[in-house]
Amino acid sequence: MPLKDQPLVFHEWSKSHGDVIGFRGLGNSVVVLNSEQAARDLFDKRSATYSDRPRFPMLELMGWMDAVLFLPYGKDFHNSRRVLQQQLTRQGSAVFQDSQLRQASILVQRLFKTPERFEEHLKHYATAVVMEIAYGHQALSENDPYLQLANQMNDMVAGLGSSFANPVDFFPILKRLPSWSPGAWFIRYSRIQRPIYESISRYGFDQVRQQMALGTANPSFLSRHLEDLKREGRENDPGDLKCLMNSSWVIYAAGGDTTMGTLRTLVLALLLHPHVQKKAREEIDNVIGSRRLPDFSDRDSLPYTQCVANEVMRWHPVAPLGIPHRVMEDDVYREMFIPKGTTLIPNLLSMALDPKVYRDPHKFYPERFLPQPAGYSEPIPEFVFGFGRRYAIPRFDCVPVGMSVVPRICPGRYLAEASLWIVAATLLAVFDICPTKDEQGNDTLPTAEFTNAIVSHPLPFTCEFRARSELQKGLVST
Ligand code: HEM
Repeated sequence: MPLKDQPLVFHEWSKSHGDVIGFRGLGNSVVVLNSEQAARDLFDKRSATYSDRPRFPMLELMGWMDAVLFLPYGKDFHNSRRVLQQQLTRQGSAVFQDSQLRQASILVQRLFKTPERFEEHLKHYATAVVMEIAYGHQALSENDPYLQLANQMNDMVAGLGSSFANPVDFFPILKRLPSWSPGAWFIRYSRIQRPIYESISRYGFDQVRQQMALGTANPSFLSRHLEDLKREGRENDPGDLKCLMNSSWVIYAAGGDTTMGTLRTLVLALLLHPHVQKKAREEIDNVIGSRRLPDFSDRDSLPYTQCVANEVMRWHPVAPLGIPHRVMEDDVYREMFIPKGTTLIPNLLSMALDPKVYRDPHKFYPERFLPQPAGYSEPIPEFVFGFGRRYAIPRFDCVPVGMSVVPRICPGRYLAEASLWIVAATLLAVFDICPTKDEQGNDTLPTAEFTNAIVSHPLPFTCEFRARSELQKGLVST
């Protein structure tokens, strides 16, 4: 297994070895799926056997295994998923658009004041939106305790390094090494980080419960569920409370950094492709004019802007290797034997770069999604949100295991798409995103390079946000 640049290395290997690549060694079997077809054949069509998660020894050391992201298929997973899906359906997610719109306007205000700090402002947007959704907390100041915790969380994820490829992930026995052993950095790291993680995951939950007791809680994902529990007389059920604590925390843990990475990729893509900015801006000016900012009611009238958002997600999927699945039974696919317990990694980057699906796939070309003759009618890259058939989920305790199939596909996808769209439309309406200049006055353009982590961001870069006109400045004045 490569330890660096895994998505690209697997993609290269798939050119000579085919889209399904298997590895076996030391009792572990791993299969990398490099095409959407293979991933859909297994994760969607056979989701009853392919929806488990493998063990993540490094994350076990960190104490993260109660989060639905990593829970194995079973009762706790079913209950967490049900709780999440109740409020995050396409329709349910629309409730949160007010928060997304308000935060987009705050983002613009911040960019007017300190444009050079655009990365912090994007992070503020991404974190503030998921905090408000999960806990009803409106993060306004930079010293907000929720934002501080989010920063710690992001640093913790970045510190884990390469996607699921720490030495202990391959050799779980290494968990038993004494912390002072040479090379046992992961033990030392997890010892430091675990208590931080535990306090982060509790913080919002405790705050909302206290606020509810005082009658001061804002409506949120968590408060609505806690009210439901109260109505059902289960407000002190430890299992339900634990499930809610983990599910509300996971909105912020899974939604903050992914949204932030996607927004940074948006800015990078716009900076490197001024003609795309121009074309999208013309569309926005024609449909909306310059007397107001875009809102969600404009979404269907701005098809090119939607294509820009779709192309950002395809050009560099923010979670290039998704999250691995595990097969629960022996299986055979295309005459290949896949033993029970095999870990399957969906290589989303390889799917995005598949030349059979996307013409000239390295090119940032939003038109590709438009119908012909304006574009190529290429498919929207829904795979960036992972896989698993979509089912209504009944309460787990009413349904025997094996009779309900619960999806693993990202439950936050409608929220994420809405955040990306509103930020793209708002930035395009208000700013020209331009290169910074070097001392000789020449444009300095970054290269499109990304971090090698579970959630992959562009490497730090600089750019200028130039207000298009004073008129637009007035639209968001504080
Ligand atoms: C652009 C933003 C996002 C991307 C690209 C993304 C992508 C993904 C992917 C690839 C998976 C793995 C699915 C699988 O196992 O096949 C996933 C899972 C998940 N995502 Fe997202 N996500 C994004 C934003 C969000 C947001 C805003 C939330 C907030 C609710 C969220 C919550 C989750 C959760 C809870 C899971 C675990 C699902 C499970 O294991 O059953 N994500 N996401």
